[in-house]
Amino acid sequence: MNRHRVSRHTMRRNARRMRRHGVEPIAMITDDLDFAPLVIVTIARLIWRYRSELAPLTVATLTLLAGVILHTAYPDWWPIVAIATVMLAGALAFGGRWVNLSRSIERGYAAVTTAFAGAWLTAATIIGPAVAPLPAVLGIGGVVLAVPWWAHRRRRARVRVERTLAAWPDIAQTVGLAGSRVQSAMVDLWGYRLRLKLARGQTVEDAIRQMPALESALGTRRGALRIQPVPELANRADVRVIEKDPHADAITWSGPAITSVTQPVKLGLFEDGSPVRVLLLRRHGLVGGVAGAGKSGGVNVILGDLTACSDVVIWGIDLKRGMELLPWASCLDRLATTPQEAEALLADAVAVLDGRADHLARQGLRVWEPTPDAPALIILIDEYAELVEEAPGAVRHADSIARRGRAPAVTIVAATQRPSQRAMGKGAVRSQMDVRVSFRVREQRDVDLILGQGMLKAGWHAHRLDAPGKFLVSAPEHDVPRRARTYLLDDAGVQRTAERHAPHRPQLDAISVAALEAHSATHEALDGSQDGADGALRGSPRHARSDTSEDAERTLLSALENTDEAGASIGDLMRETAMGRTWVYQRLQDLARAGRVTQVARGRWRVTSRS
Ligand SMILES: Nc1ncnc2c1ncn2[C@@H]1O[C@H](COP(=O)(O)OP(=O)(O)OP(=O)(O)O)[C@@H](O)[C@H]1O
Repeated sequence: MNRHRVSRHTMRRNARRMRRHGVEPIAMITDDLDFAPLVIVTIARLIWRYRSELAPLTVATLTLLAGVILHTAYPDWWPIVAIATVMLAGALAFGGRWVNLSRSIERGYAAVTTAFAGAWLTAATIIGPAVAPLPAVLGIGGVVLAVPWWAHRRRRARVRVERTLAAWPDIAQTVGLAGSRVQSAMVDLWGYRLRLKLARGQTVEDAIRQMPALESALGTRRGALRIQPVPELANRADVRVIEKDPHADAITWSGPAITSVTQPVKLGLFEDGSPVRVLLLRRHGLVGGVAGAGKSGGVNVILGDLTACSDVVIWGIDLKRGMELLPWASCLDRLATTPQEAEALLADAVAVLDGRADHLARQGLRVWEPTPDAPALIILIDEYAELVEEAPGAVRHADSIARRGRAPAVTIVAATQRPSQRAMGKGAVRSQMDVRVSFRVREQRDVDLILGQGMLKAGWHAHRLDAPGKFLVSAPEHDVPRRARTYLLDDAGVQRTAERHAPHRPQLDAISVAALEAHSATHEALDGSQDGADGALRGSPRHARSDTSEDAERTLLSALENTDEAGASIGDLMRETAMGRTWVYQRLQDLARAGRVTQVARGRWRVTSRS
């Protein structure tokens, strides 16, 4: 006997050890009575663990017990039981919101269950719970009512969350986040979320790196986890488990959400159902992603909103013979489908930009405020890479617009499959893009190409997007990676929308038209051997001044980034930014102090090389 005797302390220690290794200890039933408490404890623990699943049985047992007591001791109380039942069921049906029953189906279920239990109890009080058919009614009714309870998704999620919370120390240990704690947990419509307090020295990036391991430890499906930083605190992370993909079905576009370009366009919905709103006014945009990932769909949604605005003129460039933008032709003020047209269109856009910049300078204004009489100009370029390949001359104009177009509200929205340096041309276009929308990309490194340096590491996993139309958006108002899906605007929808919006499209304003006329007059007066690109260059020295010091600063940085090993001279930088020597010199000193630029030789500068 003594050979089998294990001290309670040892047993507890063994059980703890087994649990740490993921093994739930099973009670070994022997003739040793000392094990009896362990069996009881284990059963009690199982009952506690599965209390949610066992709730229908608990309720049925309590109802039966109440029936026995009422029938034996207070058989005259049945009217009270009946009235209380009606009142309680009514209160749950109509006021269930107050006890966290947010959906009508849940309130209905609570009311029906209460009515059933109350009616049974009333009958049991009168005739006795053991008298037929009451036992059978309780059994069958209980099982029928238990089914929706067991199947209820949010209840199951809540249970899973509770178990996750209990198991978190082990899970954290396993996935390399030992010492982290769950601060709060919440069940929502699509799954649940946890706020993690990371252990000293752990970062959100550590948690993001462990995502696949965490998915496995939590027992979720692959790709169900989202981890986001909490902006205010570096040692917190929001972990979201998506059990039911809110984007599983396409979300139909329900019509334009805006009437002015000063309002943010509505691209689609985030996973929590909130709309994705992005302001395009005085911002350039880049839309990227592999073929078939939903870029054109995204562009359609943008056009659906923009064409409803009477204070923006839209020009389009589509070198795929107009395949994407032709359906919108009636709403576009201009559409270029050949390289020559594209180059001329962009040269004209530069002329408009210059004309507006001049006007702003004369009036002492800082920015162009769009109105129906003085609309913003947005140029949509579908497949930017083709423009670079087929109309290299046009890229210089695009560059110029990207650098100087914000203040005069002449901006570019470019879509491309892979915005590599080659595809985006040598210039500054990509670095000037303030709004980045990334649909699925094939390779991880493409994430940084579309969304910006370091974004992949920061958790912007566009390569994990798993259906067309799903995207990540980076913009001044969107600085955390949240999955979203664009609305779906099908071909018929595009046609209907274009027809509806076409009659209300605005014209370019008088200032822009005058600038265009002056541009084409100069162009014609010059030798025909000079092309449109030269025309734009001719206009530039007079207007090249960056419209704000902020713009000039961006231009300065991108010029420093795009220079070769030999660096850019002060003269180059003055020409690029159209700012004075003192300004350039002072900015370089500031940037050098911040460690962002280096002097590579006397008077020659470039950005500090990145490792
Ligand atoms: N938001 C969405 N919801 C559901 N399905 C979508 C959505 N966006 C796109 N799709 C589907 O994906 C298909 C491809 O989309 P789309 O043509 O926009 O891709 P793309 O990236 O522009 O491809 P390409 O570069 O070849 O034109 C569409 O035919 C459509 O059926």
